[in-house]
Amino acid sequence: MPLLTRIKGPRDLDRLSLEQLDQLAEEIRTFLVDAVSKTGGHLGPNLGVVELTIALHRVFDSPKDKVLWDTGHQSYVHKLLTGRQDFSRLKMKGGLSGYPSQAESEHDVIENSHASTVLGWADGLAKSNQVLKRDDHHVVAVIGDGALTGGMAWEALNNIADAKDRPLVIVVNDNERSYAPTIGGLANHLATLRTTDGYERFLAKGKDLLERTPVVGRPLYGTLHGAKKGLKDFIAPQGMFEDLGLKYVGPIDGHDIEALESALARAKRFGGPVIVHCLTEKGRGYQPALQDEADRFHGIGPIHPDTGLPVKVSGADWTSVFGDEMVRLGREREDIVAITAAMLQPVGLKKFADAFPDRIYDVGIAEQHGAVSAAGLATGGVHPVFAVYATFLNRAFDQVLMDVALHRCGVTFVLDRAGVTGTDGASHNGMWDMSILQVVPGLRLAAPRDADQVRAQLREAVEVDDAPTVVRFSKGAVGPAVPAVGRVGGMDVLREPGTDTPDVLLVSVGALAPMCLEIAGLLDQQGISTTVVDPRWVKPVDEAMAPLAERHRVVVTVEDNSRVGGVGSAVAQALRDAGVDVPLRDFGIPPRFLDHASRAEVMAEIGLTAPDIARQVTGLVSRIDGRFEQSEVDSVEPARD
Ligand SMILES: Cc1ncc(C[n+]2csc(CCOP(=O)(O)OP(=O)(O)O)c2C)c(N)n1
Ligand SMILES: CC(=O)[C@@H](O)[C@H](O)COP(=O)(O)O
Ligand SMILES: [Mg+2]
Repeated sequence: MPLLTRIKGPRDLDRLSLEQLDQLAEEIRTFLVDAVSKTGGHLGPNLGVVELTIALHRVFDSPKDKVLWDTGHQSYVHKLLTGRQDFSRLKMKGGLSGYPSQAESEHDVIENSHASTVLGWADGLAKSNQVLKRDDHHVVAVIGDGALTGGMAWEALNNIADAKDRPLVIVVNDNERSYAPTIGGLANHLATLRTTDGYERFLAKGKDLLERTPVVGRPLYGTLHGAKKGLKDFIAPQGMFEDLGLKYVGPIDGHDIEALESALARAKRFGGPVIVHCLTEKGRGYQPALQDEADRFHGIGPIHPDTGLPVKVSGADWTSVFGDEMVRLGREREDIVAITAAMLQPVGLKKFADAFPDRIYDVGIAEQHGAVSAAGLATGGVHPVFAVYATFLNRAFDQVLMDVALHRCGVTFVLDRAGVTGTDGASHNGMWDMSILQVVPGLRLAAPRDADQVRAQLREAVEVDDAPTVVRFSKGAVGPAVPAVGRVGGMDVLREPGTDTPDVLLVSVGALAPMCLEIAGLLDQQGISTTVVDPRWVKPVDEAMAPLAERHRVVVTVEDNSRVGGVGSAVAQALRDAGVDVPLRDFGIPPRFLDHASRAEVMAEIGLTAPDIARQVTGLVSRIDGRFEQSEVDSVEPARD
């Protein structure tokens, strides 16, 4: 990589000729395929923005100028050009984040990987430049055609378009896809713009021709130019952006560095809000990605670089268990429909969509709209199942509360990637749902512990037609079946204590059941008897919980969710309300943002492991009755891998 390795910062690009820039683009693509095939990551999106990123960093002067990315999954090239070329531990503990990271570089601003926020950031930064009179500072926001389907993008555009004198460059990275082809009226409009030759080019040719036409030429040009709006819409419908009052430049070939630089330089000089519409190709330059109809290698695990085939084939995962059961349910009940927010495949609804093409709705990256539309669907007499990553439901909280729950709508939300996900960093962990949803009146929340419970609890959820229901499960391979050995109220007993006077009631939430059984085994070694119970439905707290707790000396809850306001808090409140005064310790995720690392590394770091919890519970029991010296407490053996 003779050129790439010489790029230590954006200004090193300035001395390269156009030919060298094309060579650099080639080197970057080779680097991306080689590096990301080893680690996994967002290969497709980054292959599509190589030339765009080079041109951006040649025209703008980061970090003085702010280059912003929406979701940021396509910022690998940006990282390569801003001094970060060690991708050997991409998305791994201690390695580069898969998204921009302020801790990594002064060139990075937005770290959250939640879509459609970049224009809001840009609006604020542009305003700050105006307030502080930083006339030589520029803001350029890159937003994908998928992210542009999110409502927040339009809230921002409404504000941005209102300030004609506030410089702000918006680059629409239009590759016609989110994961799958981007949906909706906006996508259709972008397609119109894509297929229309640039109005400016047409006008330039027309003007030249008319000015050379004797007598009638000039007056005719004046008339036509005066009818600019009509002419424009006839020649090149700029439509919505221009109707909003935004200057539109494009469409530009997003792989032609010279054309990109020219358009970006014009936009930089414009002195107001301007949109540069760039046409790019997701997965460009790598056949296995280009041939991937599902999502052009949007996000991949390690692959064989020559074939693009996965290095290891993953077994049954939580997502496919859900997806298969949805198809069975769809056959049994014609009133069941499904909703996805631009993630049909990742949330497991592809099979349902193939089987019932008229009962699937892809709303774009628009979770808030998805939730409200679901309220409408339920009110209209069908039962919507909205499958979405747990972290992305955060932004639809108000809609769940005020549209779905307030109106007692039978909507089922299936939250995939609940709990610690790890490698996608802080904003992707599904660690808030069992806290924020606790306050929604009437909402019922289930946390299945294995595949059988996913199927059972999904079926129970879709039977509820007068309140929102939630079924949440983890990312990745589904764990082993965990059979119940008894039942108390609506709760499954997973392990009897082996005595009539048990010490600990261990409340096991969802996928942590195998770990909770391991904790009980470790406590056994300390002579501490434990009942392990799985509530199945964690909201509302089962009425049998308080009486069951009263028969124990300590209650312990373990959940893959924030400790603040989670299941542990809810159980504690239920015991207080029932006047059951048994000491309770709640284990969960601490209320802080978690740096990227594997799930296992994060769980170990936050102490959500069997030995850590067993040690603390042993200490708790010992303090209650002074049964153990502290040294014995410390002797709890760490779990064997
Ligand atoms: C609120 C939210 N919902 C869903 C996602 C998952 N997601 C990540 S990238 C992506 C597609 C983005 O498409 P686009 O903006 O066109 O970028 P491209 O990958 O095409 O470059 C989606 C749906 C997200 N990051 N944030
Ligand atoms: C950027 C984004 O939000 C998604 O692409 C996300 O990275 C996918 O995560 P999974 O790999 O868990 O599907
Ligand atoms: Mg796109």
